[in-house]
Amino acid sequence: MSKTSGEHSLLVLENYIGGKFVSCRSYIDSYDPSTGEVYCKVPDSGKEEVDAAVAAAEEAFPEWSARSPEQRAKILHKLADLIEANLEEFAQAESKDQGKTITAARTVDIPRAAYNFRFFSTSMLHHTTDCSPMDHMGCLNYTVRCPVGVAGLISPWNLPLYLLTWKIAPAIAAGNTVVAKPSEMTSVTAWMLCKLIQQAGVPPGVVNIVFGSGPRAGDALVSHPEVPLISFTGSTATAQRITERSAPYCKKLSLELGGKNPAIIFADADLDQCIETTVRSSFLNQGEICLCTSRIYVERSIYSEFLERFVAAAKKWKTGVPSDPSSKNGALISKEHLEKVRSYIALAKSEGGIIHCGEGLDQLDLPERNKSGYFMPTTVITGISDSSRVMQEEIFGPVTCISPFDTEDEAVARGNGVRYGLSATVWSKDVGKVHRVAQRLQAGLVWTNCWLVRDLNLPFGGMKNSGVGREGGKDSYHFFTEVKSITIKH
Ligand SMILES: NC(=O)c1ccc[n+]([C@@H]2O[C@H](COP(=O)([O-])OP(=O)(O)OC[C@H]3O[C@@H](n4cnc5c(N)ncnc54)[C@H](O)[C@@H]3O)[C@@H](O)[C@H]2O)c1
Ligand SMILES: N/C(=C\C=C\C=O)C(=O)O
Repeated sequence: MSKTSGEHSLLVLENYIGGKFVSCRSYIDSYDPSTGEVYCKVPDSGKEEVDAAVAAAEEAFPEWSARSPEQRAKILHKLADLIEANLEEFAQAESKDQGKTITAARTVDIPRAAYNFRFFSTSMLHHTTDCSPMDHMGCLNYTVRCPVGVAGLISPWNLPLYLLTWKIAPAIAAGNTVVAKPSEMTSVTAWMLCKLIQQAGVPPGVVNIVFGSGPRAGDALVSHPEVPLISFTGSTATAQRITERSAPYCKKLSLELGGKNPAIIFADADLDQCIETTVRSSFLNQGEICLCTSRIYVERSIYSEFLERFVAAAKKWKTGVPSDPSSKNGALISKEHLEKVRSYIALAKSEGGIIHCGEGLDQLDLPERNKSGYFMPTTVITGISDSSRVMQEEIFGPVTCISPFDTEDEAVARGNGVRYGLSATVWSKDVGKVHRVAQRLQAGLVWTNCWLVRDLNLPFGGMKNSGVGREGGKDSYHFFTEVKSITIKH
């Protein structure tokens, strides 16, 4: 396995197929978002590589699926241990590859990757199936659940190892074998994981990782006839394409997509806690989390106080070099993405919006070598109509909009007034109001008086354009298995 290309001393990744590292004919440049420099070469895999990976996964399936859940769990716990033992190396790599802060990588991304393996291997031991006796017919009916076969897994760039392992762990714990394709922009920790997969004793072919672009490697995977199931996390536009391409094969799909998540803040909220958490929910990971708050509706009687305190706190949310432990935000993923995010600020200004903080790189005190990095300060906008594209479309950057409301009905209607329905937060000390509003919001996840508290037992997924299907706990078990009804006449 080559680690660096001698010529340019770049990191060169290889596919992991059938338990072996395999080089590719061509490669894609991958950038360090904090400097804008190419530092890594990612295989530009296509149909040939995907076909080889699917063949390896098919070959490994009979033996892996025949093992007991306990036997599989033992190996996955070992893998979790290995990730934890190498946490710092993984965190450094994730931060460099993605642009996120080292603190986020150390405290969120990599611990969660380890936990995904621990949680799903354990939870698979506890699921039961249904039994329905029909004594009057002399029959006993029951269900069994079987792994589906080769699972195709496609993940995005914002939480690279966190979301890749959120798919690999339940898929293989349930007895499937997998072909996974991480984002071509953030492939390094997936490649590092392959080494640990070998060390943990995961048999060859159970996990295959093929690197490459969406239109080549991703498309070859979703349109492969021998891959009956696709778990995808990414944008709504890509999900629509995947749905079309997989339709001829009637594949089982789970689609976790974008969001335009509202926070609804009532006058009786604990403002100290609310402002601290809502700044975090708006800006964590540069706002590049599908669950980030991007529309904040505040009850009019506290609007001015909220705005003033929120803007002051947002200005303190430091954007800086990812390796600096005092940085709260690092760099955005790419130049194109930075330009896209900035275009929404320009649009807001052209529509008469007020930009309270966030304009201009001049506000950031960056070292010379980071001046070409994709940094953007935290941005707060007011005075924008709900019908504006700024309030309707997912920006996926450190940008949030604030607007006042007068009544509970109005807040719910405006919260629901977008095509997305992933998550929402509600802030109030009135328990009745919190329940009422949470139940009326069109979102797959509602947090009240908190944000991003994750219980992996619960269903995770979105309504409307935010997705199809649910994963997590029992839902992951159901998604990664097929149910069969059996009738015994006695
Ligand atoms: N709901 C969630 O859980 C969740 C989590 C994280 C990110 N997201 C969403 O993901 C988006 C950001 O991620 P992104 O830009 O990487 O998304 P994306 O849709 O561009 O890419 C996601 C993955 O799909 C692959 N892909 C692209 N085109 C493909 C094709 N034609 N066929 C098969 N695969 C293809 C990419 O290579 C990548 O691996 C945002 O919209 C964000 O909200 C959602
Ligand atoms: N799938 C999860 C988070 C997705 C975040 C998107 O950016 C999770 O926490 O399980």
